[in-house]
This record gives sequence, structure tokens and C-alpha cells, in this order.
Amino acid sequence: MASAARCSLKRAGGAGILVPMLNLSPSGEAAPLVPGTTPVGQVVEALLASGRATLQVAGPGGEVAGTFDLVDYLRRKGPVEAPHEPVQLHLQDPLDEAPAQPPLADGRLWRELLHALLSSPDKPMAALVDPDERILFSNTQLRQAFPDAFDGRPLRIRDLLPGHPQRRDGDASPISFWYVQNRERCFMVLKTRACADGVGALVLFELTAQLAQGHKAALDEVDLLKRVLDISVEGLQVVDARGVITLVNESFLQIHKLSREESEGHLVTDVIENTRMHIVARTGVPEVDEFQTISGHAYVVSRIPIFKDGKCLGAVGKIVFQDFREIQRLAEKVKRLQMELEALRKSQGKQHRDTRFTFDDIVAVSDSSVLAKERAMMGAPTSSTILLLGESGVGKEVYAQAIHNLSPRHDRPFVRVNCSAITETLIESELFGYAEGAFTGAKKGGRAGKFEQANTGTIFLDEIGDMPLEAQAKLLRVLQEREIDRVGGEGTMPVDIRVIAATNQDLWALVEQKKFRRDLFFRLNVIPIVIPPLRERPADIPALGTLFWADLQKTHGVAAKVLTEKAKRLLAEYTWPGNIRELRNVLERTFTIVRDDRISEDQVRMILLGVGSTGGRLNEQDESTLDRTVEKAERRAIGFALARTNNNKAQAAKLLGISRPLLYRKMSQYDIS
Ligand SMILES: Nc1ncnc2c1ncn2[C@@H]1O[C@H](COP(=O)(O)OP(=O)(O)OP(=O)(O)O)[C@@H](O)[C@H]1O
Repeated sequence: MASAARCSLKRAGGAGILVPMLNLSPSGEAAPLVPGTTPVGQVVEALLASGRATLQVAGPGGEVAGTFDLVDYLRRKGPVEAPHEPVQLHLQDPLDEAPAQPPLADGRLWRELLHALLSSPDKPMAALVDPDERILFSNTQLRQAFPDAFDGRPLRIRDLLPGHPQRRDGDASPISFWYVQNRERCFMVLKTRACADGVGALVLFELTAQLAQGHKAALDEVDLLKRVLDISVEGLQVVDARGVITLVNESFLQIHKLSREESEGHLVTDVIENTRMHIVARTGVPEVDEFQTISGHAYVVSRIPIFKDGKCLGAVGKIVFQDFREIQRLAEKVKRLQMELEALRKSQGKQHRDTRFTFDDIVAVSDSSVLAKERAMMGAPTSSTILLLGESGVGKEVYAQAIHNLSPRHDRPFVRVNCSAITETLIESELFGYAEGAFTGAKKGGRAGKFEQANTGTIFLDEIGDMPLEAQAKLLRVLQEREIDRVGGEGTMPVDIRVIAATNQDLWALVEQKKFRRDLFFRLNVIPIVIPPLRERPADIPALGTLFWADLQKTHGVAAKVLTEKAKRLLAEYTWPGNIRELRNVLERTFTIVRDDRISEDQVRMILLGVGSTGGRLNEQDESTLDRTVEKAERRAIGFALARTNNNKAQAAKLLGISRPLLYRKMSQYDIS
């Protein structure tokens, strides 16, 4: 029995068989003697660990039966495929010519390396490889580190470490150091240069604690990042400077119908058709929104180089649109939806009254109107309630529209409610809607009220002073709670509404008369804006007149018709009880009734006579007696006839279908000179 060889029982890495473990003394002592029945794998491992190249093998009687030479064995056998065979089957043939040279040309380096690296307490994982990097022999540590890989089939180094760099021929350095990551661990790989006698090289793997620890945190981060990338619907890939794919996400794999193993660690050109990733990684020139055909489908892709310290480290590729036909389909859908939305908005606009007035249309020359306009423009972009105060026809609705159009709600509904025009019984259902079956004759499905229609937009409560007290209480609740309930309905509905109210009455006087709720008054009176009557802002009249006249010329296509300076002066000096509406109506009547190109002061006066003090709008009280109604109609007709005929009584009487004496009588009766 070999004296220098000590045997102990040890479980071989994962194999489940108990084999004697040989402890050989370091090189320099007499060659140890081992029983011939010792498994050859164990002998090879022990020799490598000790730094020795040979040992003596004992026969059945303990005599020396021969020498086992590791280098000779590896040269003849290649990979250790049957590690359990007894070593005595692999003794060096004594007839073999002894090599003229030492077994390895660089034997000293070889042995020193073996000794230094394998005899340390934490023996590194090691493999002997042939010139093609086929693993000839691996130690237990290595096999334990890669239990799945060592299944008896021939293996190469790169099978263990997919990122393992390819061997470069003519590599001048005797030892290469590589850091290689395989999935969850990081290895430092040291590779000795190829041995001169063609046996191969020694490859050492080290899972350095420091690297592993530092890397653990980094790997966790990478893992998290990978998960984030996998969530992305865009296909993503990363290649390094050599064009090797280092990272891909799930979408990328699905688009290319690849597995992670088939892509990561491979040259991109070997895996992806029509790729240009390797070019971008090499040149550092980005390619954005380019077409690429993948499996017959057109994709839009971007390839962006990754730079660090001015050096291009690789590139990231992104499939922006998965399939161009899909994008076209989506684009068409968006276009169709946009058209539908536009049509809906238009019909909603019609339904909710046209809001054509903006602040550009509001003429303001006099100080009082400039003040009103400025105040309105400042309040418009807010969502505060605005209360417009002014006589009839001063332009309260024009202001309300302009405010809406300057507010962030300009593309939302603008709903006008004339509170004086709705009967007391209907006002609630008009404002808040009603539920199905709320009353006899209620529409199926109920009906949305004005507040519901105006949701997200603006509600313009015109003539708010005429609102019945009961409805005022409901309105107050809506303004406070910002929610409505349909008449006869169950449950409330939140509404987001901007309120603009207007009145030509003295609201405070109504509060004192208990005709208007005090609390509602304060709710509405957030930004009060007084629009002055036209008689208090005569400076605006010429500008308004010019604006309306130009408008009429355009509408009727008659540019030649003009007012004399005297006629203009008459208009500017008139008191305009009907305000802007009256001014507009007088000008319109003048334009349409008078046929002459130059319109005189007298002709305008006749028109003014006919229009009367209501500004052309019938006032119920004025019309309440038949006599008053007849008088107004006769005045208007006479005034218009005289204006058209340029004060020619005979022609005017003819136009009116009455005799000249009757015309004179009527003119005197109505004090028309
Ligand atoms: N500043 C303005 N610039 C141009 N046109 C105006 C202006 N203000 C009023 N108008 C014209 O006068 C008409 C009457 O205005 P609007 O209906 O807004 O008055 P109102 O104060 O709301 O009247 P009411 O109280 O009778 O409802 C409008 O149709 C518009 O043509």
C-alpha cells in the first residue's frame, strides 16, 4: 500500500457514490503509490490538486505495477469519460518511447500554476481543455457549481458560460483574465495559454466572494429592470460593442419567435434578420424610426447607441410600432372617431346655442365699457360665478358668450336658460330634468335638464331676477352642493358647471322686497360686472355703428350704401333707450328700407320714429291696448315709407296704399313733421 497516499471516504459531487479520496503530498516528494483499483477520475483529480504529473500504481500484491502519467493519459484519451474505471487500466505503456522533452514544453509554468491555484484552501473550480476548449477534465468544485451541465455529454467552456468570449488565435499574453456572468453568478475566469504539446489549457473559474456580493445587489437591480422591460409592449434588445445580444425583453422574444437562450449571448447577426444593431453599436450613429421587415411584417424600429466616457459600448434597439398595418388601422380608427366627435360637438353646439361672440367682438371705447370689458376678461379664465348687470340690450349675453369662449371650458357646452320664459311649474324639470315616470306624460327614460346638459361647461342663467322663489332654493342647493337630482328621480348626480347669471333688474331691491333670496344673491354676486347703457357711453356709438354697418354691407353685398356725416351725428346723439340692440336694429332697418346710396339725416330720423322706444322689440305692456298697438304700427309704417321715398309724401302715400290727405292727417296725429 502506498505510504504517501492517504485514503479517506468522501461523497463525490452530486454523484451519490462513496469513493476514496486521495490526499497526495505536494510535488517534490517521492511519487506516491495508489492501489490499481482506484478510480481513474479520482487519480486525475488528486494529481491536479497536488501539482504532480505522475504516480505509481500498485498491483494486487502491493507491488509497483506501473506509472500513471496524467499528461500522457490526457493526450491519449481526451476527456475523462469513464472516471470510475480502475487506474490500472490506464497505466503508461512501458514500451512507449519516453518523451525526449519534458511532458510539457512549459512544464514549469504549468506545475507552478497548478500548485499555486489548486492547493489553496478554497480550491478554485478548474478544467483542463483541449485546443478547441473541449473540457478534458473538470474538478469536483466545477461540477458542483454546474450540476446540470455535467450530464456525461462532451462539453465546451462556452456551454457553461454563454457569455464566455471566443478564443482568439495569436493571443500573445500567457494568461487571460475574463469576468463572465452566467445568469445569477459572476465568475472570474483565468485561462492559461495553450500548452505547447497540444494538450490544451488550464481554465480556472473563480466565484469571488467580493464579486458575488457586490454583484448580488447589482443583479437584483438588473432583475428588477428586466421585469420592467418585460412589462413594456415595445420589443427591446441590447447588444454590446461586438454585436452580441446581452439583453432582450419578452415582447422582443414574441415578435422574433425566439427563446431567451436562442438570443442572449449570441451575435445579433446570427439571430435576427435584416438587423443593423451591430452597425449602430460599431459606428455609434443612431437610426430612428426606420422600417424593418421581420417575418414579412413591416415594423418601425429605432436603434440608439449607448455611450460611456465617449466610448460606444453597444446599442439598444426598440421596436416602436409592432406592425405597420396595425398602426394604419389604428390611425384610421382615430380619424373616424375624431370625425364622429367633431360632428357630435357641432350638433351639441347647435343644441346648446351658438357661442360666436368673443371679446374681439365687444366694442369698448368709453371708460365705463373698457372697465366692464377688462373686468370680464380677468374673470373669464377662472371658474368663479359671474353676475352680469345691465339694462335690456346692453350686451349681457354677448359678454356671457365671450367669457365662456375665453375660459378653459370653451369647447364644452354653453347652455342658456331664460328664467323669465319658463313657467313656474316647469322651471324645476327644465333646470334639473326629470326621471322616467316622474309625472303623466313624462318621456321614456326621463329627460336631462339644462344643468345636466351644461355639465363640464357653462350655464347662462339669463333674467335670473325672474326666477320663482321655489326654484331659487333648488338653484342655491345646486350651487352649494354641485350636484343635481332629477324631478322624481332617486339619487343625485355630480355636476361640474360654471355659472354666469344676468339680470336687467335691481337684484338688491328684489332681495329687500323678499322676491329674491339673500343667500342666492351672495352666491351669484361673486364677480359682478355692470354693463353700462349706451346713453352712458356715447363714445362707443360711432365704433359700434361702423362695425354694424360694415357687417350689413357684407351680408347684403352692397358696399356703396353710406350714411352722411349728419346722419351719423344724429345716431351718435340719440339716447338709445333700447341700447345696442336698438342701435343695431335701426341701422339694419335703415340699410334695408332706404334704397338710396347716400342716406340722409332725415331718412334716419324717420326710421327712428318708426322704431320707437322699445328698440324694435315688442314690449307686452306697450302692446297691451289695441289703440297703442295700432298707433305703433302706423308710426312705423309712415316713418319707413317716408324714409324710403326720401320724404316724398305723394310716393309715401302711394307706398302705404292711402290717400295723401290721410297721410298728412296721420302725420299730424302722431306729431311727425
Ligand atoms: N359690445 C357689443 N359689440 C357688438 N355687438 C353687441 C355688443 N353688445 C351687444 N351687441 C349686439 O346687441 C345685441 C343685444 O345684445 P344682448 O342680447 O347680449 O343683450 P342683453 O343685455 O343680453 O339683452 P337682454 O337683457 O334683453 O337679453 C346682440 O345680439 C348683439 O348683436
